[in-house]
Amino acid sequence: MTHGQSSSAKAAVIDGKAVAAEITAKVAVETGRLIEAGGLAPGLAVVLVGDDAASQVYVGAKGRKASELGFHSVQHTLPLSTSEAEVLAIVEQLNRDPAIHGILVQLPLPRHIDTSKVIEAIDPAKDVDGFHPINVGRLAIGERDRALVSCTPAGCLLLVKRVLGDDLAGKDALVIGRSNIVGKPMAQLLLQESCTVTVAHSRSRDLPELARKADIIVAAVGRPEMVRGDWVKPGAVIIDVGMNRIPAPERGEGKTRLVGDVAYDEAAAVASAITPVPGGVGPMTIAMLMANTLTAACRAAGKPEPKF
Ligand SMILES: NC(=O)C1=CN([C@@H]2O[C@H](COP(=O)(O)OP(=O)(O)OC[C@H]3O[C@@H](n4cnc5c(N)ncnc54)[C@H](OP(=O)(O)O)[C@@H]3O)[C@@H](O)[C@H]2O)C=CC1
Ligand SMILES: Nc1nc(=O)c2c([nH]1)NC[C@@H]1CN(c3ccc(C(=O)N[C@@H](CCC(=O)O)C(=O)O)cc3)C=[N+]21
Repeated sequence: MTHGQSSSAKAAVIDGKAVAAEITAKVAVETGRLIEAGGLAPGLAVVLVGDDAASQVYVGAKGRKASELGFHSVQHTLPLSTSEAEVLAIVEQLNRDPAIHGILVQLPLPRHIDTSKVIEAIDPAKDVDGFHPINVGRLAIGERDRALVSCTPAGCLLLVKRVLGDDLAGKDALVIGRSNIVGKPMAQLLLQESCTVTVAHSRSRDLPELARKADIIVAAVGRPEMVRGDWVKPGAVIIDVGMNRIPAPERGEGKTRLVGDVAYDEAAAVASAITPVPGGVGPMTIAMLMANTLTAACRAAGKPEPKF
């Protein structure tokens, strides 16, 4: 048994790290194909404002993965004091740079910078986060093929399909959380797959009861172990997006550990399949970022794009 779950766990563990490795292997092959066909190596620019330690770790991981895949990879690390105008100027410079196909501005931005303004300054064709209103809109009107889709929900959908197959029509899906980066695009993707989608949030009534009806639960809340075992319908598929660092005194003074939004052991005793934290959704987010960057590079070169 992996990840040290209790022996009562019946659910299959959805190995996001392994699926992410398959995706990135495919990205590497298709990158070679694009270059052979005369296209440029996919170029990814990551912009980080401020010195948040967690953000630095993620940004570093993204840059390493991009280089590993033979992408052109650049990083702009700017001090916390950077003005909105300076960030916008960098975005505009990257928009014009033909070697750059993907621009990711790490969120959250410092409070003195208007996040919407920065996102809307990114060329939608280079918006590999899928946060620009044009991409959000294309997803919402069912033109996923012309959009770039938010990485975390796109990765969650692939994990669900690994378990349930490609046809999700008629499944009852519950998305807990309605953020623009996870909850809402997740709901749109599942709706596009003909699921019956419920979106819950902090004002929802009787969340446990909503959860008990769901064949698929995607938890994207940011509350450690909120989803309990007795909220889960037997056989449900659970995708845990949450990343919460909590105190772990059992590991020693001042130590912490990472947990999701789902009480893993309890839920795994009831569900048919569940993602662990870490090793579930997180690695898929980075893999889908690489896939989106390749997609953007293929479109820029006028070459066919691989399906993920
Ligand atoms: N693994 C990965 O790749 C990623 C992981 N994450 C993680 O996923 C989690 C969610 O991220 P994100 O969407 O950005 O978070 P946000 O804080 O933007 O959104 C949280 C959502 O949860 C809802 N919520 C809060 N409390 C409750 C409650 N008690 N019951 C029901 N709903 C509730 C909020 O409702 P309301 O709208 O009413 O306030 C909100 O819609 C975080 O732990 C984050 O770290 C995020 C991105 C990527
Ligand atoms: N513009 C923008 N785009 C993002 O996609 C974006 C962002 N801003 N801001 C922050 C969130 C968070 N996020 C994660 C990516 C990878 C892991 C990941 O790889 N996690 C590992 C382990 C992490 C650990 O051990 O600390 C795992 O779950 O196994 C987690 C979280 C992307 N985000």
